[in-house]
Amino acid sequence: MHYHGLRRFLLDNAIIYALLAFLLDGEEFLKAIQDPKEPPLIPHHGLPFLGHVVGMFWYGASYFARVNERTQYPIYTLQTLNARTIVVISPQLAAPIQRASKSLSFYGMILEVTKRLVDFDEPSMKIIRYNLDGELGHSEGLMIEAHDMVNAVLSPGPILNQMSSTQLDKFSEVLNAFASGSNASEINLMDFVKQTFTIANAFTVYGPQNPFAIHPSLVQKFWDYEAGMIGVMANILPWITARKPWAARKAVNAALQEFVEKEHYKTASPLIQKRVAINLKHGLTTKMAGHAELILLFGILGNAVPTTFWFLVNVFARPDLLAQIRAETIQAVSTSSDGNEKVVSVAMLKTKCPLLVSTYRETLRTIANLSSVRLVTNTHNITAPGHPPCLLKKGSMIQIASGVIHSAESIWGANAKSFVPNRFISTASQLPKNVPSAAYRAFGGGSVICPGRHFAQSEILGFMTLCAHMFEIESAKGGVMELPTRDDGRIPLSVMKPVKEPIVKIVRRKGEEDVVWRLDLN
Ligand code: HEM
Repeated sequence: MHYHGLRRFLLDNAIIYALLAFLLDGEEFLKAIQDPKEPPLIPHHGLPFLGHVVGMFWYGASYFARVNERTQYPIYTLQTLNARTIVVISPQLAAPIQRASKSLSFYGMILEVTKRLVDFDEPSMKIIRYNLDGELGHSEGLMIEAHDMVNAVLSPGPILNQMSSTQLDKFSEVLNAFASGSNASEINLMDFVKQTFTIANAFTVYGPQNPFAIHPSLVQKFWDYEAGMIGVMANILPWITARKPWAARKAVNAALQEFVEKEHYKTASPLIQKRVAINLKHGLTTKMAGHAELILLFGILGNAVPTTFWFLVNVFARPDLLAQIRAETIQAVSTSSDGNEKVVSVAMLKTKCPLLVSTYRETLRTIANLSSVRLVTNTHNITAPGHPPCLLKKGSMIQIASGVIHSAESIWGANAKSFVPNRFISTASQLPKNVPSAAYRAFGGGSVICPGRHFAQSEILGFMTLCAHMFEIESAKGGVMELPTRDDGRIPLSVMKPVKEPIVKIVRRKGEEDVVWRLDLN
């Protein structure tokens, strides 16, 4: 071989070798040069840099537990392409992480997803990114103002009470009209919950001129988008690769734009009147202020609907539990003197029906696997009792692995993987003894803890109780319905979904055929 040719050959192969060596052992190398205070890196030996990404897609919600099976670290790092994901398994460490909202930003992590989810344009993103976490040292900016307003409106108080009352009335109206007399309805149970909740929530939150009331076909379209939103967000020619959800989002967004432009929001709840006003004040166009409502619709419906579905199946698939819940909640029911009207006190459900409340919380424990995400915007040290100080470097992404925490025997005991309806009975904190509060993660935690949790609890307890007293819900073939299997293969974007949505038969309970049932907040 000619000298220059030989040199070239050796050089090329050396580069390929170095590259291969780095790729094959690259994660080991990164591990070796880590600061010992950083969460330990768990290298992927088979497919460095890519393996953990593939694993997350392949195994969905269960991947964080699988990768940590051998090591059992309370906090660890995964190298994903050129980014670092820090996975938090210990609730003791989750607590200070969710408190440090200035350096560990929720919004920093979800903004790109939000942009793709609702189709925001770049000028809107610029407005939204301004002083996102108060980094400019003052509290001006769209996100800070909107966050504070939503938290104030949805905290216990007169506005929340008004919204909850409207919602409960609407549920009563819809359920009294459903399966009346001795008629049985055969229906997909998830669709039943979707229909009822979408109609009732849209009316309660967005008012009588809400887009779903004006264009009823949008109820199905909203859920078509929800089912296929990952394909739309991937944004690879979505009008071809994810046609149905893409067209569905277009229709919902157009109606939300119309809702803002025709000023229908002026007849909506204070939550929406204030929200649209803030968005417009900070410079969003009417079109983009419409799109902004799509994200709130996901907040309102995306978790509450599948949670209610699981609550119903967890109770109706267990005849003993159903009987206990009927017996317990009957205390909250008052009957008119002629026996034609029965009213459920939702306040009494919360205070006098511990099994009902506990079953709701246990349902959430078993299905709320959505990780709490944060972006490290400033290198940050965290300390927690029983753990050495831990260094979180700027640019890392954090995932507090709710699914792993919710099923850990070290936290919940030997029956952690079983459904135990009365697990949350007894203590004032509504947590079993010795379980730290950051271990119950259904509503996230810290400054972005779900502001809708009080509203959600009233509506879901009320809906469940009405169903328990008004209906028998059986399998379509007759008899006790089967418990659906949880779809662990999907990456959760909300609470978990079932592998298959059951078809059920819903019929009025004997003796209740002609009774009008109502829900009262007090
Ligand atoms: C069972 C039902 C629900 C569940 C399980 C749930 C769960 C969650 C979770 C996990 C978060 C993220 C918090 C974090 O990462 O720390 C969140 C945020 C949020 N949720 Fe809920 N949610 C539910 C119902 C609702 C309802 C009914 C509403 C509105 C009425 C709502 C409005 C919101 C909003 C606005 C945020 C964003 C908070 C912020 O930006 O500070 N949620 N929710």
